[in-house]
Amino acid sequence: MMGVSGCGKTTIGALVAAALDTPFVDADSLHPVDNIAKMAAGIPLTDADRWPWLAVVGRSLANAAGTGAGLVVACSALKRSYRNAIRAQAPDTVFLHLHGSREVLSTRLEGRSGHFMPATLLDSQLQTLEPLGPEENGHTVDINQPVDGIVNQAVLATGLQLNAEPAVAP
Ligand SMILES: Nc1ncnc2c1ncn2[C@@H]1O[C@H](COP(=O)(O)OP(=O)(O)OP(=O)(O)O)[C@@H](O)[C@H]1O
Ligand SMILES: O=C(O)[C@H](O)[C@@H](O)[C@H](O)[C@H](O)CO
Repeated sequence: MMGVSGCGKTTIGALVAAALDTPFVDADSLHPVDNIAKMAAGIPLTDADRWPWLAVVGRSLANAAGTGAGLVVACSALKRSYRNAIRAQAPDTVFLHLHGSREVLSTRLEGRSGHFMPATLLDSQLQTLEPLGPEENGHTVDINQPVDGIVNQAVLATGLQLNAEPAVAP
C-alpha cells in the first residue's frame, strides 16, 4: 500500500492483509530511529534517509515471496525510484496507491491522534509523490469513500483470492 501520510496505508493495508490471509507489516516500524525522530520534528526525509529503509522493505517483500507466504506492506514509496529499489529485490511487488485530494488527506490527518507524523509534513509528502506510471505494476484507489469500499477495490485490484471460509466436510 503506497501513498502520502494519512492516505490510509496502515488502516487499509491491515484489512487487505486479513482479507487475503497474508501477513502485514507497517514500514513505519522498519524506519531507523533517526528517521522517526526527524519526521516527528517536522523535518521531511531526504532520499539518503530513505534508501536504507527501502532496502529493508524490499528485503522483507523478497523474503515473503521466497517462502510463498506473501506480504502486505504499508510503505509510502512516494517516488518511482523508491518503487524501483523495492522491485529490484522483489520484482513481483504490486503497488496499490491510495490516492486522495489534499483536502481529504488533511482532514484525515487532523482527525488522527497519537501518531508521530505531524500534519505539517503533508505538503512535502505531496511534492515528493510521483503517482504510478502506466507501465508500473500497480493500481490506484480513491480514498474518498468508506474503508470497506477501499478495501474491496484494493483486494480486487490485486487479482488475488479472498480469504475463503474453510470448506465444511460433507
Ligand atoms: N476511508 C476512510 N474514511 C475515514 N477515515 C479513514 C479512512 N481511511 C483511514 N482513515 C483514518 O485516517 C487516518 C489516517 O489513516 P492511516 O493512519 O491508516 O494512514 P497512513 O497512510 O498509514 O498514515 P502514515 O503514513 O502517516 O502512517 C486514521 O485516523 C484513519 O483511522
Ligand atoms: O517516506 C516518507 O516520508 C515516510 O515513509 C513517511 O511517509 C512516513 O513514514 C509516514 O507517512 C508516517 O507514517
